[in-house]
Amino acid sequence: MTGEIQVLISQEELSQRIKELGEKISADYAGKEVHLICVLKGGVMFMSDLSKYISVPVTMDFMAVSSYGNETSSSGIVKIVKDLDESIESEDVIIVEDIIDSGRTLSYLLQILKDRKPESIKICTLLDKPDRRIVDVEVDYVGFEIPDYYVLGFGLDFEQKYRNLPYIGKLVGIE
Ligand SMILES: O=P(O)(O)OC[C@H]1O[C@H](OP(=O)(O)OP(=O)(O)O)[C@H](O)[C@@H]1O
Ligand code: HPA
Ligand SMILES: [Mg+2]
Repeated sequence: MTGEIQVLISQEELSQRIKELGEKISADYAGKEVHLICVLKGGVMFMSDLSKYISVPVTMDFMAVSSYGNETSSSGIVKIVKDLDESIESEDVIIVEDIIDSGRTLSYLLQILKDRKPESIKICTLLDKPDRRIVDVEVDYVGFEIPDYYVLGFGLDFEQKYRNLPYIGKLVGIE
């Protein structure tokens, strides 16, 4: 990589906001249980941190869909790489994503998962890049709205690397 990484959202800002989201979810689901679905691989760090701040009983499952491969823009073709292990019928589901960009991944996922008859289904994303939206998706919980930068870290990759950075960085000098 010839570009440079600048910090866009610090570790402290992430922790603070994720705590707020967890508390909001706990209040919204009071008296219920929540079934978190992590969209791999990008959603992994966010879901693990978010779940620590949810005080109602939590179950978890994991799904992998891919539309980007090693590209920095979506191909438009979404495929299931790994399906859920368990049924979501009658569950109160929250899909946990790292970022909504074109909206293609989530609109495809929503369509598939709604057919499986959950009791309810909501979306929680750490980052939202509304300027890039191609497919409209209704998002219930958003950590941060960001401008149209290619971002990485905290689960998000550039050519599969940098997912382990504890902050969200912005890639400068790369298309
Ligand atoms: O709104 P969209 O334009 O569909 O983009 C968002 C999706 O793209 C990225 O995943 P990717 O398919 O690159 O896989 P990864 O999570 O394994 O990095 C990101 O993690 C979201 O899941
Ligand atoms: O800005 C991004 N960074 C990393 N992965 C992504 N997937 C969609 N948008 C992005
Ligand atoms: Mg992803």
